Amino acid sequence: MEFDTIAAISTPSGEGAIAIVRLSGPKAIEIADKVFRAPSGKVLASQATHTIHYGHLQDPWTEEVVEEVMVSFMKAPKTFTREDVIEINCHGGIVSVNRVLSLVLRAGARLAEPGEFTKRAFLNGRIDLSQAEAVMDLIRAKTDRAMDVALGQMEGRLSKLIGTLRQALLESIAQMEVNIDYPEYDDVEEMTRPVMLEKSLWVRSEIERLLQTSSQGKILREGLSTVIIGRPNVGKSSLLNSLVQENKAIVTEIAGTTRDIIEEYVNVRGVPLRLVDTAGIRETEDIVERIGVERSRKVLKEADLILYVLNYSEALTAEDELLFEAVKDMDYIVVINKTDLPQKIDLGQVQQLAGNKRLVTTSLIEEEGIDQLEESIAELFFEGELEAGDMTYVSNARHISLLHQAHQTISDAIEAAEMDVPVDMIQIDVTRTWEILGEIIGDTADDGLLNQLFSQFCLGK
Ligand SMILES: Nc1nc2c(c(=O)[nH]1)N(C=O)[C@@H](CNc1ccc(C(=O)N[C@@H](CCC(=O)O)C(=O)O)cc1)CN2
Ligand SMILES: Nc1nc2c(ncn2[C@@H]2O[C@H](COP(=O)(O)OP(=O)(O)OP(=O)(O)O)[C@@H](O)[C@H]2O)c(=O)[nH]1
Ligand SMILES: [Mg+2]
Repeated sequence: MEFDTIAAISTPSGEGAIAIVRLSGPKAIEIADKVFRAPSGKVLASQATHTIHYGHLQDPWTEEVVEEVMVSFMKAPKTFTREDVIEINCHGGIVSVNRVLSLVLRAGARLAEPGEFTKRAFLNGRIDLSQAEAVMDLIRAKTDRAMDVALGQMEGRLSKLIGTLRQALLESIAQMEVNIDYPEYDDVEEMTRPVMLEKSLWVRSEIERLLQTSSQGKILREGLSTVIIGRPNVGKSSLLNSLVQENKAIVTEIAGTTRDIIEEYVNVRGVPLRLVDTAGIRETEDIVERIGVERSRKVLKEADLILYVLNYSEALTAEDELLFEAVKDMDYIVVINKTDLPQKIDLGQVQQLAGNKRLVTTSLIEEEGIDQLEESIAELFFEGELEAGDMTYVSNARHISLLHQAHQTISDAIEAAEMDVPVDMIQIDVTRTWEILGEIIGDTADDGLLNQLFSQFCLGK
């Protein structure tokens, strides 16, 4: 496909050592040669591809020297976009990089839209849609694991699996086609159903396996919503501060210190947590605190993990028991804090209320027990599959929704086959499944979807 030539700043805005202005398109080299002067006097068009050149940028109209640069020169098709690509490495000042961009725009390039370079890599067939989406996940990854998942997807792991599933569906569609075209052969009909059923059952089980990884995938990308709860003054804010290793939340001896929720991202042994400190949940007259308590109840409902803090040096109260009741169906870890003080809590009673949940004792003041808590969090979420490096993770809301749809249509096909519905009816569901899976990799994606997806990208990517 032939497009116009686009340009954008591909490095973050702000001061840095070096910044890059990238150009892609049929006129990239011509535009670069309009403004670039090498000491040798050679034009880029005469150079070997994939080489880098020192020189200056000169405004061709005023002949003023604009910048001192290194220019990378990459001829299509072995480039990021599969088009001719020029990368101008300039000094990383805000003025400098904007001057370079404005110069190439005046020389004939168009300002790229967000994600347009990656969109071209997709439209020119270098990557498929799920790989393009992985490029964005990679940039946004907040942990090593999230980055590994994105990298795997970028290398086409998910695409390959989807491709295999679609191939199986295609084979059974072909078989049904023969059946529809030659209805007079009964033996074809006899063969069609078992073949179709076997393949469909396999496709469905693979879709189920992918969907199972999706909740883990979401956690990897967004962080596990982890809510710290407990009565006032037990040490909730102190716990947040210990886990983020910074004094983010205010800690005082006054009960009711935290009035509203406080959010922090932390990485606990590879588990990304979106840690939420709450106002202690309790009945209160104070209007500000009451709003805080209401919000606490709300975040509690949406939590993936709860850290329930108790005071080692106080007996359990009716409020504590109510909290145990409120979280009984959720994943939680009991943190018994202030072990440096004399014991007043009945540990047997806690054990009974907590059932099979994990218990950890800490003294946040003495910095004790935090290791064990981190260990428990990691164990809870990396038990089993998450450790396996070669799993195909699905972490994208769009993919998850399409997989659910595909699961539905293939189940319809299986049910129909088992009920002796005519083959041409079954074929409709199988074909629909094939199409839905195609949307994941962008094989059957429309313009509106593409524009919406790529517009979420960073400018210059
Ligand atoms: N300077 C710079 N650094 C960068 C990028 C870039 O565009 N520019 N990238 C931007 O994200 C990433 C690297 N990703 C890239 C992915 C593919 C190709 C590419 O040219 N692929 C061709 C040829 C491969 C080959 O030489 O064998 C291809 O797949 O056909 C280039 C960069 C990270 N670092
Ligand atoms: N002795 C002792 N004191 C602690 C420990 N952890 C926290 N504290 C103290 O307990 C008090 C309350 O701590 P916070 O972290 O503010 O408690 P909180 O649960 O956030 O309290 P609210 O926001 O008021 O609900 C502070 O004075 C802390 O220094 C501990 O392990 N041992
Ligand atoms: Mg607090």
